[in-house]
This record gives sequence, C-alpha cells and structure tokens, in this order.
Amino acid sequence: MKKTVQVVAAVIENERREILCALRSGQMSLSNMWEFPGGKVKEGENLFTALEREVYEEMSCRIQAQEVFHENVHEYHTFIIQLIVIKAELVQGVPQTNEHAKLIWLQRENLPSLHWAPADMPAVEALMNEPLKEQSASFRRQK
Ligand SMILES: Nc1nc2c([nH]c(=O)n2[C@H]2C[C@H](O)[C@@H](COP(=O)(O)OP(=O)(O)OP(=O)(O)O)O2)c(=O)[nH]1
Repeated sequence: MKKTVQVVAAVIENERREILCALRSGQMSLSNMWEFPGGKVKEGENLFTALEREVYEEMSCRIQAQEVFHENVHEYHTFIIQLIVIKAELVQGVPQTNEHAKLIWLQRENLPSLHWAPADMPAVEALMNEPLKEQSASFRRQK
C-alpha cells in the first residue's frame, strides 16, 4: 500500500500581487517542476508551524502562516500526497535558493505557464479563480 504524506506549501504574495514560485532542483524528487515552498509535516507538528519551519530551512526567510487556502489529495507513482496550501505573509528577510534551482515572483494569471508538480494543479487553478476580494491583504490595502 502506498504511504500518504502530508505536505504543507505556502502561497506568499508580495505587494505587486505576485506569488512566489519555486523550481525543484535536478537533485530533488519531482525534479525541474515548480512548487510552492514548503515540505513534509513531522509527526505531531502543527501545520502552520511546520510551514514556517520548512520555509526558513529552504529559503532562510521568515513567514507567518495565515490560513489554509486549498487542500487536495494526489496519487503519485510511489506515494500519495495530501497537499495543504496555506496563505502566508513574508515577515522577515529575502527568500534564498538554499535548495531550489530558482525562485520567481509571478502574477497569478501567469501561474499556468509553469510546469507545476501535478499535485499543485488544483491549487493553481483555485488561485486563478480566486475572487479579487479574497486576494492578499497587502494588495487590498493599495486599492
Ligand atoms: N514543498 C512542496 N512539495 C510538494 C509540492 N507539490 C508536491 O507534489 N510536493 C511534493 C514534493 C515532495 O515529494 C514532497 C515534499 O517533500 P519535501 O520538500 O519535504 O522533501 P523532499 O523534496 O526532500 O522529499 P523527497 O525527496 O523525500 O520526495 O511533496 C509543493 O507545492 N510544495
């Protein structure tokens, strides 16, 4: 039986309404696919704390997890992923590529132009279809 792995991933939006996208490196599994930064939740760990820890480990910056945005289950060849996508705010530092091949900020309407990890597609679509009023507070404050 395939193992189910719980993974948290961050949607971090900047004041220009761009979302941070991360390219998995050639050394990682699902190599050369784009993802939202994050990783596996450890046993007994709170989802938000796990996300803040993973982001700090991967990108040396601090985020504050805000709310669960999307959740779905996807079956890969070797495991089943429960992907929990969480809105988060960058609170300290500039994201660094400690593990990823590349980091880019992309307007949400351009998200589908990337080759995403298959499990991420429903969340990408949900972001595309998100009503303007639900989009980030930093963006709303500019209006
Ligand atoms: N962080 C993150 N991982 C994702 C996303 N979509 C997706 O399928 N994944 C997969 C890739 C990995 O197999 C797993 C997250 O594992 P991880 O980031 O903690 O660790 P890892 O790459 O070392 O994992 P692995 O080599 O053992 O598969 O979830 C996503 O949007 N963000």
